[in-house]
Amino acid sequence: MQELEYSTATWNTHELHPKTCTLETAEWVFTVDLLNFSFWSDDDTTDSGNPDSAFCVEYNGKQWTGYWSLPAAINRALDSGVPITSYMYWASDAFDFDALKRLFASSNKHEVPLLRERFNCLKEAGQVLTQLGGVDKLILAADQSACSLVDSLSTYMQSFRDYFTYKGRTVYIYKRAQIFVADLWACFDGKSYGTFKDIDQLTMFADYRVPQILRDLGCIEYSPELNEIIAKRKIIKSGDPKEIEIRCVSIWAVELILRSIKKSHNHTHLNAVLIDFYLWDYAKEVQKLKNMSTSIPHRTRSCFY
Ligand SMILES: Nc1nc2c(c(CN[C@H]3C=C[C@H](O)[C@@H]3O)cn2[C@@H]2O[C@H](COP(=O)(O)O)[C@@H](O)[C@H]2O)c(=O)[nH]1
Repeated sequence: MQELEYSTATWNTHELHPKTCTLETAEWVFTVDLLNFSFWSDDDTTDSGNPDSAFCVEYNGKQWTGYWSLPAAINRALDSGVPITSYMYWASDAFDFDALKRLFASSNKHEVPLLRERFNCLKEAGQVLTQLGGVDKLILAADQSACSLVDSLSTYMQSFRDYFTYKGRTVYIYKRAQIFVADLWACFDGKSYGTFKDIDQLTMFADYRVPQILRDLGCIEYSPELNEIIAKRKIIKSGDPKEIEIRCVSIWAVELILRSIKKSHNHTHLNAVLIDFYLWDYAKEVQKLKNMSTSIPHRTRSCFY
């Protein structure tokens, strides 16, 4: 496996990520992270991510699955002249459910999961951003504070309200709100729309891929009961205490990894965001390797929810 290292400069090197740093780029990042959830397929029983077992978008002569199907679908729409990153388009009558279905046209029989939820996210954001005046106004109003921007997103848009009640307490996870701020920071390399004085306050983004690799690496472990639930591929519903525990334990594990690295190395620029990006890319490398090799044991379990 190639040596993986991560810095903000790495973000733009991904083939599907924007290479310019303009307002349109910030709108692109917002659109991606508004829809950046749930790409796994129940048919993909070995979690291969292969184009024949999950929703897949063909773009630039390649088949993209998982998260990458999203930037591929957005870039494909933009190339064909559909203004899919424009909040004014989302708010217009021209943008209806069929328009989104066309945007997420699959190259196989698997449909993109939760299409109606994605449509609702875009419609809500279209209305809110029409009132606010656009993504740039939302970013600039945060006055270079990552935490303020996360707060604004969840205040203005229900789709970013990623918090739950756990044993009588409200647990704020804010995965997509934080990943939007982090993607802006990385994409703009800490400048322009990506300038955040408190970026180190962000946590890792509690999705379903990083907890999986943390478990694979032995950083977290599950109870025998939870192991059995996952081994049997039973669905853990959003908000279930088991899901909250997995997500929060993953957040804490990355914090402990960060503290440990900072104690043993003089990493001044390191934060939970960079560790998260590294772990996520590493998890996708491992997934790719497992697909290419029969000798590597399938230690990676199915996604947990
Ligand atoms: N914690 C965390 N979660 C992340 C990402 C990313 C993509 N980030 C890219 C941008 C810069 C980085 O270098 C990465 O290359 C997607 N996801 C989440 O994963 C899930 C999709 O997984 P799969 O079905 O296997 O593709 C889905 O919930 C999605 O929201 C991340 O970075 N961190």
